[in-house]
Amino acid sequence: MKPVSVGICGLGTVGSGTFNILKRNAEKISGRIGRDIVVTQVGARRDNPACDLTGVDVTRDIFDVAKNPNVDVVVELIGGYDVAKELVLTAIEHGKHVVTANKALIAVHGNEIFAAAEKKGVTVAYESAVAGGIPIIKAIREGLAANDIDHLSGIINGTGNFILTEMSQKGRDFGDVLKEAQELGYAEADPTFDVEGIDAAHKLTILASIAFGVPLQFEKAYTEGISKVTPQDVKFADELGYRIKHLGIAKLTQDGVELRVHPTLIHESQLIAKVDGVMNAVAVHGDAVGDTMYYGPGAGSEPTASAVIADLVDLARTFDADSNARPAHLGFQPESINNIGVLPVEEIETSYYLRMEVQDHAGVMAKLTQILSDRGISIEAMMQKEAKGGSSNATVVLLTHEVKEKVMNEAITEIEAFDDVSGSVTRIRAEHSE
Ligand SMILES: NC(=O)c1ccc[n+]([C@@H]2O[C@H](COP(=O)([O-])OP(=O)(O)OC[C@H]3O[C@@H](n4cnc5c(N)ncnc54)[C@H](O)[C@@H]3O)[C@@H](O)[C@H]2O)c1
Ligand SMILES: N[C@@H](CCO)C(=O)O
Ligand code: NA
Repeated sequence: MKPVSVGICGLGTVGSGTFNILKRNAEKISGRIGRDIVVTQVGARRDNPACDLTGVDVTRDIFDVAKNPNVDVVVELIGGYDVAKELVLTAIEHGKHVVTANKALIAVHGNEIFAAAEKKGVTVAYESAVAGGIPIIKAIREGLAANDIDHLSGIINGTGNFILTEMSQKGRDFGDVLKEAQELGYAEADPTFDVEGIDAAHKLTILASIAFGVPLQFEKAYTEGISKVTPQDVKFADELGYRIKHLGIAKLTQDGVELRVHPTLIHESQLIAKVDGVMNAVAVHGDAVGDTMYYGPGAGSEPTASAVIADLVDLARTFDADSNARPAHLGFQPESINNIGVLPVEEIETSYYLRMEVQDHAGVMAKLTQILSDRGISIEAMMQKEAKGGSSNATVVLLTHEVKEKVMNEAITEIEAFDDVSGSVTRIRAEHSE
């Protein structure tokens, strides 16, 4: 069979990994498909010393690749929104399939890009965009196709999990660990995307769409980063038997879709609490299958390239078939996607960890518990730490049962107005069941 001809745009961390694995494992890959996958052209601003480009047509203009009549599939690995969007739409216009690792592009412009691809009868594949090397798109879209999926949650940013793990296990400094994640090729070009949860929200948006059959609605996702998680909270959570993880949570409720990324306390007995370093994990619940969990490296050159090539293999296998032979872009046929809205964060229901500084005298605790019980908020655990050196201050840590966020907001406002509480209340959401 005729080889499938690939053009790679961007030869950085993921691009170089893709190029090198395609070369190294060429025989294994064609043995699986029954045809070769050949890199015909590379579009890169500069050569990458990690890649031997002998015999490959190299261009400095990535749009040459998108228009090259000898290229069947364009692999977009430049990142970013604008140029990447133009590149992908140009490739589609020229009748080419596209493989991309760009979750920002898919989460923000996916509805438009998929519509253009469907009109042209080509496919835009994006397995590498979510949870790196874990085949999570394939698992949900194909492996769980029988199910009514109602919730999923996961650690879906490798950089953030690497930072939290190194901070909590080795007491390392935030900035120092972030620098290492950048050197290892885990971080986004702008690492605030990792640290502030934007990257995880991009991925969660995509997962919620393919799991629930709803449109991509990134702009409505609630996003909170890890930069304000303090070593003190990590330690107190640990004493209560919890780990703090940066979790993406999506739920399909009767009132709408929950779509939120924030630091979350997870009981140490839960599997997801044990996912450390650059590893990612996604838990998905389906009505037929029950609870499932997918684990693997969430970032890095070859783990991500592994997923890029999985998409190339899928395309090569169905290359001569009608586009209906491939799964629908968002897992459901466009006419079966339900326009269900995203719930404001005030409407979500969850448990909370609260930490506050109080005057250590009689009646303070009674008042705090009264403020909570007035709103039907019950307390699961409570801890009081006396300040050292004879100060009259103490730190109080509370873990509550589930309550609506807007009710908790009112309780916190009242607690902060109470004279015996100094400063603001630190609040971290907690999950009991995930
Ligand atoms: N690094 C990871 O672990 C990882 C994992 C999953 C997804 N991704 C995604 O993969 C994509 C690439 O990430 P990366 O880590 O390889 O980034 P990178 O910065 O290492 O590589 C991007 C490359 O593209 C090149 N480039 C950018 N604009 C260009 C242009 N207009 N013309 C020619 N070359 C251009 C850059 O020079 C660079 O070499 C991003 O969308 C990222 O979000 C990365
Ligand atoms: N910067 C991303 C890359 C993988 O998508 C992460 O750290 O998870
Ligand atoms: Na993946």
